Amino acid sequence: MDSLPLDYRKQMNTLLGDEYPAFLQTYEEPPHRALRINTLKISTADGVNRLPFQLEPIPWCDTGFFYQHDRDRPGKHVYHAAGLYYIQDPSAMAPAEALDPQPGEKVLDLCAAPGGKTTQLASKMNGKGILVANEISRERRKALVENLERCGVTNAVILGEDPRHLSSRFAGWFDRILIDAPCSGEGMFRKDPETRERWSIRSTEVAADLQVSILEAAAPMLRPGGRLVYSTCTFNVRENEGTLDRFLKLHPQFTPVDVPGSNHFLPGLTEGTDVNPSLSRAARLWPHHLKGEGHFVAVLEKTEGEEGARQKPGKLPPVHRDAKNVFQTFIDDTLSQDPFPGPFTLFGDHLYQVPRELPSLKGLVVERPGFYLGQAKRRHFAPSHALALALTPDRVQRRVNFSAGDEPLLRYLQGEALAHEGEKGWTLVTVDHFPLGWGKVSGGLLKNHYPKWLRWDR
Ligand SMILES: C[S@@+](CC[C@H](N)C(=O)[O-])C[C@H]1O[C@@H](n2cnc3c(N)ncnc32)[C@H](O)[C@@H]1O
Repeated sequence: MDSLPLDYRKQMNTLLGDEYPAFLQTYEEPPHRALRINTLKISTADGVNRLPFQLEPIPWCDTGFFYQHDRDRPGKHVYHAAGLYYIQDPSAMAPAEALDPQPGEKVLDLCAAPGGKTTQLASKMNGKGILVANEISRERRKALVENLERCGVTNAVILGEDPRHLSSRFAGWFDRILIDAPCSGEGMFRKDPETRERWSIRSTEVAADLQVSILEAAAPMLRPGGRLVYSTCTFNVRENEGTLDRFLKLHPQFTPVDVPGSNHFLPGLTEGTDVNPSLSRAARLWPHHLKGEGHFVAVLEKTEGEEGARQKPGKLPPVHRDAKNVFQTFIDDTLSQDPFPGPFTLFGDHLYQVPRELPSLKGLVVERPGFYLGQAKRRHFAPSHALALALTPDRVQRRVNFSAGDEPLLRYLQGEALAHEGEKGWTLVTVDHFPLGWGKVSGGLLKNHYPKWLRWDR
């Protein structure tokens, strides 16, 4: 406890009064661990039956479950590599629940990496609609890409922009926007002691100014009638109710509404302050009131503004004939049905399926213009890991299935080629019928195409 910054302790004592000792006590306790079942891969009920962990439901997220860290290590299980679940702090599951995106909608996750909430939004959208995931940090985008691929997300576009560069491009375009804002991270102090060292009163002021500018950038992108969720993992009033109060003064067309499931949480802090009283409709997740690290969540609705969908879909450069041909040959040789209607685009020789209706991305930092299908080389097509993880075994002509405890499966994950007599060609490797990656059969061997950067240590 002594390692908590002194100014922080003073701030929390003033804020919490009688509750301060109970709050402080949580730093003496181990964090609560949880995972969220990825319904793009498996239903919640099947997941609960199949996952070999002791699971306990999280009251505010019907796909979320606590697990016992002293008993289970879901991060090291092969089902994690197959994307059956995402390991996430239980309180961090609240913002995507509050946004509640629907299949077919246009959804923006403006501060997305490493993708905990993006994968949750994607599960809710069930592969339908357009999910734009933006992350300004190039380094952090790598984890975002990896997590979206592992979870089998096919309807995401990944951008790497300063939010201010997106406002006019997507004016009035989104039905829902999530801003899981960069913050002073007070809710991370228990799990990640380094965040304590970065914290100062000044850092909370800097964070608040940045949060207002991100909200400003997001505001024009939401269609009238749309919903915006603002969340942080800090307890700081300046960065939560304070930031939103500054924003609402400038944008009266936004109204705070109740956070769904807020009976599990405490209200936003407005008493004794001069912030907009309707911010009591926001939700505070306190670690001494529930099992989680803590979060702040507010839902805002936009009543008026620029009408959406004015942007014309961007024109894509045509995919040249050679690339089309090698991809078609791959589909004919490997898949049992063609689930990819296009449209397609090439970045260098990398082929993507791009969501229809997407405005032009010209001039923006684009990490993934759509779903990455693979590399169209001169004479053949090399399918992506993303494609393997988004397929189901009934969609391919050749597959090799292992059970979770099989020894050859471990060798596959370690990058070894396996002895395998079978038809030549690209072969989907599955664990208990959930895709894990590609292998290529020839000459009695299954050559290993599990990505090098994901391989397990020997
Ligand atoms: C709280 S984290 C997001 C966590 C993520 N939503 C998840 O659930 O996995 C905030 C993110 O905002 C990003 N960020 C930092 N500065 C930013 C800025 N100026 N504009 C937009 N995002 C920024 C950070 O790189 C960080 O990835």
